[in-house]
Amino acid sequence: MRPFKHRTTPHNPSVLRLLRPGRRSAAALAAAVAAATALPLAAPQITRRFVDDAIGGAGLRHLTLIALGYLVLAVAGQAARTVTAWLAGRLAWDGTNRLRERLAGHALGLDMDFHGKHTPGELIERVDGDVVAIADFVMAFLLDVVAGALLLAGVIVIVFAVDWRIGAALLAYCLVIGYAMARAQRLAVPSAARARAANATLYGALEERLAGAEDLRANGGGEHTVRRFHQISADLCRAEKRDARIGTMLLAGTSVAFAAGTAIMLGLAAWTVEAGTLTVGTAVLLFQYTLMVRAPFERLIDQIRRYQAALAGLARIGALLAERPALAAGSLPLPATGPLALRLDGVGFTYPSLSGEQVLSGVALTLAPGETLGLVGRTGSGKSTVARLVLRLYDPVEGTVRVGGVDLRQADPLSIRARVGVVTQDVQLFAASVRDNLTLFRTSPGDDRLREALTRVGLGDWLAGLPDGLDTELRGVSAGEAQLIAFARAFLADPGLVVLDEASSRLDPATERHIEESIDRLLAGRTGVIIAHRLSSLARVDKIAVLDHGKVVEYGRRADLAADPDSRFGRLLDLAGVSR
Ligand SMILES: Nc1ncnc2c1ncn2[C@@H]1O[C@H](COP(=O)(O)OP(=O)(O)OP(=O)(O)O)[C@@H](O)[C@H]1O
Repeated sequence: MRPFKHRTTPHNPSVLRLLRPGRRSAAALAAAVAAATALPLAAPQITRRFVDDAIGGAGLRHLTLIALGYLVLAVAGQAARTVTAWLAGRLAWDGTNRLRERLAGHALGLDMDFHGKHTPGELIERVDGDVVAIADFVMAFLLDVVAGALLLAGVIVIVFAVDWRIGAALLAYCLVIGYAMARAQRLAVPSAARARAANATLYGALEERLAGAEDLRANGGGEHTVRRFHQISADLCRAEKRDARIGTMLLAGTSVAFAAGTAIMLGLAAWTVEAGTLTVGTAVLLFQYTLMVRAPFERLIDQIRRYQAALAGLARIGALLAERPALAAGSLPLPATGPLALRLDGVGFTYPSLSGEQVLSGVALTLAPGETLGLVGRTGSGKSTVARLVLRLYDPVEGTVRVGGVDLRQADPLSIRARVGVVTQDVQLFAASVRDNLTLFRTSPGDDRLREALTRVGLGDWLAGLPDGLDTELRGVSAGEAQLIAFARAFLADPGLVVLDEASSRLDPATERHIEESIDRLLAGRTGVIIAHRLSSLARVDKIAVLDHGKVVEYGRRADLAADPDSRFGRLLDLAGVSR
């Protein structure tokens, strides 16, 4: 699987636009941040007053009042911080939810070429992991970076006002620390990016292995899979350890730097008290302000790593949003009602990942509205590929595919989805109600229509036996029932052309009969393409195309080919013991 290319700059404007808050929320947050900054700044003024008044011999009542004032200020400061955290959290999640929805919608709109290159797990990590990293950062940015920077500026201004020399020393000290931190950030940036990339790989691998757990187990691939998984986990562990080591080193470095800074400030304050220029209370005040500088700096250091993760996430999300479907959308609608004609002219195709190796070449097929075609051929001959082109999951590299007379390249994609239906053998069912599984989460056309569709595919009794009818959560469905549910979906969609990838596995005779009947009903009055795995089911089709290595090697009316003793189709029927 290929990692996402960083095609866009991290500050992709469309990503940031999605995160932008409303005006009122932004104003409320600004007020909360201002209060959360100003209130702690006032606290050392109260301690200075307390110390100076105590040394000056003030009464107990006076000192108690000052202490109470301090308490009120501390509580108000904490309340302001809590409100800021709440507002920042809400704002961050509103924005990131918008981003998540947009990403999920965008990813679903991308075509098969893209989904072939990226595992679902990788996309989950993008739509969830990266978005959470951004939410974390936005919240932390507002709380720690903005509030921290304001607090720092406030401390420096106040210390300047108390004594410009100490203010200048504090400013110089902050600049040195700031510069050192900016340098340290460069160290932390790539390690955090590597850790996130390793995480995405792990998610991708996990999702893929879990999805294929049954096959892996049945084929004894479990041990090998676990070994591979162990390697991927080890890569992640190494990347995370390195990232954590750098984080710890940075934190240790700042601790030492701050201890030195506090010592310098204490020395300066002691010297000014000695010299008689400042009171003891003011020295305490300076000491407290110096201590206050430490917290925002430490939080800033911590944020560098989150900032890094968010920046990497933003870059990857930007790259995902910049992915465009390779298939350009046309605007011509397919005929809105009735069966649709199908015509393939000189169709050649290669999968983008196959670097030019032809999978189909010179395929020409014609179906009048209402006719059905059986596609036969050995495994790998290109039957499913023809189906994918008819569904416009890919465009041919040569020739044209026309449905209802419209070249699919010029057709409106919504109209293709509405008018061309598919029933595959790999039926996707969701852990949701029967209703949602039939409508695929769209607005229901009404319970009566859903019941009718289920009855038409022979699932009427099955539905009657469900405890909550259409509201029952779908669980433990057999392969045959899953196939029939897929047919019911196709009935509801009412397409003019149906592509049917017949189930290759054997089903019990009763289910098979239901399926045969459903196919007959579904194809009545519709054009159909059947990828047949059992020749017996080709009795119903009008035409047959035999594919071999991507070429149509035999094509004609079923009756003519069956009657021809030398036809490949005739020989296939004989081999399978099916009467001609
Ligand atoms: N997504 C893909 N990417 C690259 N190559 C593919 C892809 N899907 C199929 N192929 C290749 O294209 C060729 C035709 O495959 P296709 O699935 O169309 O055959 P098929 O006749 O439907 O086979 P089966 O009966 O086994 O389903 C094969 O060589 C296959 O390996």
